[in-house]
Amino acid sequence: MKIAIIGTGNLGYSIAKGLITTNAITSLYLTKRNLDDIKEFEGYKNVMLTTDNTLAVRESDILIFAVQPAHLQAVLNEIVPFLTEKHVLISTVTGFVIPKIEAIVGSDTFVIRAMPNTAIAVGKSMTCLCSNEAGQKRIKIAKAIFDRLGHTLSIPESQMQAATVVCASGIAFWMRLIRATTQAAIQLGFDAKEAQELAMYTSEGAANLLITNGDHPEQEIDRVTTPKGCTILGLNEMEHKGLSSSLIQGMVASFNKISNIKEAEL
Ligand SMILES: NC(=O)C1=CN([C@@H]2O[C@H](COP(=O)(O)OP(=O)(O)OC[C@H]3O[C@@H](n4cnc5c(N)ncnc54)[C@H](O)[C@@H]3O)[C@@H](O)[C@H]2O)C=CC1
Ligand SMILES: O=C(O)[C@@H]1CCC=N1
Repeated sequence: MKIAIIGTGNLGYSIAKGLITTNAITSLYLTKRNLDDIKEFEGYKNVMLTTDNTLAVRESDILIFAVQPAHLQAVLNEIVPFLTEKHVLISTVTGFVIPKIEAIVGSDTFVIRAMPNTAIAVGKSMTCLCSNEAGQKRIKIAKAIFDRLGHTLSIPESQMQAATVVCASGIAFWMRLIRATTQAAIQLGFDAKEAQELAMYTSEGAANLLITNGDHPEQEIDRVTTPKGCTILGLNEMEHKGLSSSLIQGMVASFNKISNIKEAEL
């Protein structure tokens, strides 16, 4: 696949890493205004670094846009004269809705929105996908790309903002939970490195139990909570302090922020 990432910042870098390490590319153009930060990709076979978005578009079939919301309109205006019927546009940009993209590139263009997360760098992204009507014909291609780099779910565009909070921001939320667990482990006597090891692999195990067994989390909790034991005591104490409630409220606050993004900010 001939892929271009337009805007190789935090997310674009992660996508590039995932694509390169899984050998998912025939060629990969990476664009950025200043190429210094992505110099590490220089020298990889079939990977090209450029500040010229139009060159990347001309030389690629799949265009992944990963610029900040305020920059997408200008970038689309810049590349639209170079679009042909071979191109599939995949936007990862938060809040920039399909009708707005179509208004620039036309409704006949294949437009897909993808909401991955930075775990795409290690092939473990949860990526939600939706498309315009034309894009339905190419959604399989997008799914194939992101399935190689983790797990995908097709959703209606109306759920894209919620998916952004749960999956994309979700990486930050889970990192904070893992960090808090690490801090507790240090307080309980482990050195910092061991504490993080315990936190990382325990959270990986918990997620894998649900993925493999398909159970509800409470079923797995029931298997751990010995009556009158230490687990239920700790769990109930966390809930008295508002663990579930603060997570839910934080995620709703993030969602409200995205929902309130004004046109001017896009
Ligand atoms: N960071 C994340 O975990 C996620 C981000 N997103 C979305 O992805 C987009 C990018 O986010 P980040 O990577 O965090 O932002 P970022 O600011 O790190 O990356 C954006 C990149 O675009 C480049 N850029 C700006 N104008 C350009 C132009 N005209 N031509 C080429 N490159 C240009 C910048 O130099 C920068 O490197 C945003 O729209 C964000 O909402 C979506 C899911 C997850
Ligand atoms: O924080 C943000 O606004 C972007 C969208 C999801 C992850 N980063």
